[in-house]
Amino acid sequence: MSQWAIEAQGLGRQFGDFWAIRELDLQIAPGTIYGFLGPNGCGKTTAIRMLTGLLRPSAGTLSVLGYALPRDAEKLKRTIGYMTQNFSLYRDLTVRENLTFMAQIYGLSRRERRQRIDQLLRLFGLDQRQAQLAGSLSGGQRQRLALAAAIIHKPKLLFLDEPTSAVDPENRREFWEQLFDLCDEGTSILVSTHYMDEAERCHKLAILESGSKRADGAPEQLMAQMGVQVIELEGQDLRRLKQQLLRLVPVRSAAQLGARLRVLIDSTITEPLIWLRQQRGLSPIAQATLVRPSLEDVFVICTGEGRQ
Ligand SMILES: Nc1ncnc2c1ncn2[C@@H]1O[C@H](COP(=O)(O)OP(=O)(O)OP(=O)(O)O)[C@@H](O)[C@H]1O
Repeated sequence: MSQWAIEAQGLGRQFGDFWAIRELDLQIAPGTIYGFLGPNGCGKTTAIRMLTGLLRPSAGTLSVLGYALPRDAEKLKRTIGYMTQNFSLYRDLTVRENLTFMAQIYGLSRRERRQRIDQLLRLFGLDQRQAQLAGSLSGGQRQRLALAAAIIHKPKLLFLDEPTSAVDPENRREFWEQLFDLCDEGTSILVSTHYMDEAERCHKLAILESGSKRADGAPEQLMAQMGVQVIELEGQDLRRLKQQLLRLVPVRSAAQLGARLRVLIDSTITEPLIWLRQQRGLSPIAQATLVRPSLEDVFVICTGEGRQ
């Protein structure tokens, strides 16, 4: 059996003439949280649907938990959990009824069902709400219910497609605490997101754009290897300064953040602060500071979005 929870080579999916995912290679270690980071439409859901065995790949080879896909898709389905992008539970059933229904689908006995549901209701703070209709829950409660439903059968591998797009930062933080608990208990997790802070929490991630993987690795590793240095500038006329900087070849990106300009300068410039002072004809710069790179910087560099 493969040492990887997920291993893909040259994975692709075509819809008509359009490749939604192309040439995707993945090696995801068991017991880790792996992220797909990318903008809307980059192919995250398509990739996840292939990895869950729900969508047949048009190209490549794929093994998930040792099952060859698409051949063993039916066997795989019992060992994974999948929380889809949209709330997919029954709004007109209560919290407990939804969980009971899911437990029945996975064939839990009556006794197992009761124990597991009681345990999950407590774990996700829903025990006081078990008789409430799912449709009347808040966004955060709904998301916790969806996660409880996705893990009712204790899957070894959990897929979460943009799980926190409808919840506030506090609920998002709590949700991630629960993911780390699950991971600690041995569950492998693949999560898609377009939030940088969420991607930074993953052990490893792949940056996707237009159906292709642009980079992958641990967040710190991606930040260390991106080949640029980051400077923040303060000055009077930041809009003009930005345009002037973007005309300089080593400047890979310049973006305004409030009263600062965040500038990514190619690492071939070893002393970016000195280099900046040497440039003629720039609007006055009041202050320039070298700062730590962020995952957003990596994203900008990988996707070439900075020079617009
Ligand atoms: N069944 C389909 N038929 C035709 N095109 C499709 C189909 N499913 C997905 N696509 C296209 O493939 C591309 C990737 O879509 P996908 O849903 O995988 O992206 P995503 O990264 O999950 O985006 P979002 O975050 O908006 O859900 C999009 O251009 C989409 O229109």
